[in-house]
Amino acid sequence: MSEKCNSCSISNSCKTEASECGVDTEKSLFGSLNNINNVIVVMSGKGGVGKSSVTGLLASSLAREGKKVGVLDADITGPSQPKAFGLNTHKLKASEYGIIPPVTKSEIKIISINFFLPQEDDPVIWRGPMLAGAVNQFWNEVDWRELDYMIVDLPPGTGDVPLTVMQSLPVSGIIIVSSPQELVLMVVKKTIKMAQKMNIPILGLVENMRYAICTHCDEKLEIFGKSQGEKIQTETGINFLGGIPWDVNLNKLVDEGKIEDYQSSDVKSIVDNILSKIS
Ligand SMILES: Nc1ncnc2c1ncn2[C@@H]1O[C@H](COP(=O)(O)OP(=O)(O)OP(=O)(O)O)[C@@H](O)[C@H]1O
Repeated sequence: MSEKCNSCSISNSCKTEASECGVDTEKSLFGSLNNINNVIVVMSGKGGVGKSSVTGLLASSLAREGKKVGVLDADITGPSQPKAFGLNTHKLKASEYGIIPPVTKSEIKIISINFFLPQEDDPVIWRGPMLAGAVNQFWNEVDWRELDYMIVDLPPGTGDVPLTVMQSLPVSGIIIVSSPQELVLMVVKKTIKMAQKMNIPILGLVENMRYAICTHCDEKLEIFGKSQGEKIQTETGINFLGGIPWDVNLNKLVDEGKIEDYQSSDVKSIVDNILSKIS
């Protein structure tokens, strides 16, 4: 490992020779052209509720409306944005203004730990401070330039990375993603309390997998349990932004790296609700 690597948060796992690394440029100008207007954080109290998919859908929908959008994949130990957007083989480059984020077909700029790893299936086995360091590097040292919206995909829960993001980034608001399950209200309340302690506004709740659509008759089936969105709104006072059904087409597009191709009136309505709260 070269001395140049000392300040890099991924130096422990990186196998790139320092001389070949695009990230070893003089750092004084890194991020100096960045102008990011709104930072929206997507959180979930528990894993697997579709937080990363919702992040990708919101980013795609905003880009479709002509907004300049970035996605910061802060889920360092379980990154999924590169795969959802079909960028998993991208090799990073840097300029004097920072690490150049890969761009999707609808011009969304994305940064994720997976772009730094020799193999996309290499695990990131780091303690909290290292994870926080990577998130700060994504914010400070990426050449994002002008963005209308930066969507941050957090890991589930209320651990080190959510804390770092809320303390270090100028967060405009938080979107909480849940799914219709019994435990969800208790878990959502934990997330709400964390946001309140950090004095960050909660834009509202998105209920993913609200129901499934029968592929034969289009009937709405509550296979994941009774929908909780309205109940959470009544009990906690946070806005229910809307629900997204479980849709086999979405699952397929995520697997194929084509999340940008998924369009639905539900997602559009959620984005309209969000925009009405921050613009
Ligand atoms: N509404 C949906 N319809 C169909 N499949 C979905 C939907 N939402 C999410 N999925 C699928 O569920 C899986 C998990 O989703 P996702 O990775 O977005 O969850 P997550 O909450 O971010 O997970 P983690 O806690 O691991 O970060 C993915 O395969 C995704 O394609």
